[in-house]
Amino acid sequence: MTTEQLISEIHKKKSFLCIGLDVDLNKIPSFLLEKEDPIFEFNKAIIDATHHLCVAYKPNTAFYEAYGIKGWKALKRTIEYINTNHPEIFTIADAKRGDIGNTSTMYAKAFFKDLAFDSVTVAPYMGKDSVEPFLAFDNKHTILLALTSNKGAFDFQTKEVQNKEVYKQVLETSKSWHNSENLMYVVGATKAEYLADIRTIVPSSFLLVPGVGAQGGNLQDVCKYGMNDSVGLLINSSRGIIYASSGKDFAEASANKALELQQQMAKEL
Ligand SMILES: O=C(O)c1cc(=O)[nH]c(=O)n1[C@@H]1O[C@H](COP(=O)(O)O)[C@@H](O)[C@H]1O
Repeated sequence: MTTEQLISEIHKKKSFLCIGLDVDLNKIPSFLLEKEDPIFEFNKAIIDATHHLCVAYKPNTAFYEAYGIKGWKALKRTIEYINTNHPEIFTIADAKRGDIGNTSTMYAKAFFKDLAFDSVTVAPYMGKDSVEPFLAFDNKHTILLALTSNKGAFDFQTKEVQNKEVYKQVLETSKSWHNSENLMYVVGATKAEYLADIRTIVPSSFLLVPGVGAQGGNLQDVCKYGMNDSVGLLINSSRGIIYASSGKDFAEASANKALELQQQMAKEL
């Protein structure tokens, strides 16, 4: 999907909501566990109930890998379901990969070709040659971790090296990489006060902003400091939406939570 298509979808739906499909079998309604593929059934119900309210879905691969082959199959069925029924929705494989070049190429093939995601999250730590293999794919997006939502972000990302914070060096340096127009960046919603500075370095890039909901980030602050002329934001909530209820009404409850966020977003547009 192109960035222009994503922006057009945001305006059509008045939403820049990304729903995180982080399926934990200990948290989904127990009656689903009797089904042959409970992970997929859960996702399908959530997607059917929320697709008109969001512009992106982000399965975090850890929640699938944890269940071995069954989990990976459920991930494949989920992405196929989205791509077949809602091809206008932007998909993010939250896998946080990155390795030496030839290995990164294989990761990129796994997520862009085999699974046909629109984007993948990538860690910048191994540098240019570990990220450029992902950037080589047309109309696919690499979402580089810049300033993450967790406390550990202060261990390295905000430390100064040669008088500049590491996350700023990631933003600045990555702009010079080949095909850098295919880059987006992760900035945690819990770090909204950093967004004004971040926008001076990457004024036009899309930012994936997780941390609203369960982690306590504030949507209005993120918009105030992070929104640009073409919106430039995808705000993610996972647990806050998909686990709104553990009863038979779980999908409807998730749609209500998604609607609350979508209505707040419509006001910001
Ligand atoms: O890359 C991410 O999506 C990510 C980066 C980050 O800094 N913080 C963060 O929470 N995430 C992911 O975003 C999702 C947040 O989930 P909730 O806290 O349940 O909304 C999880 O899948 C996290 O792995």
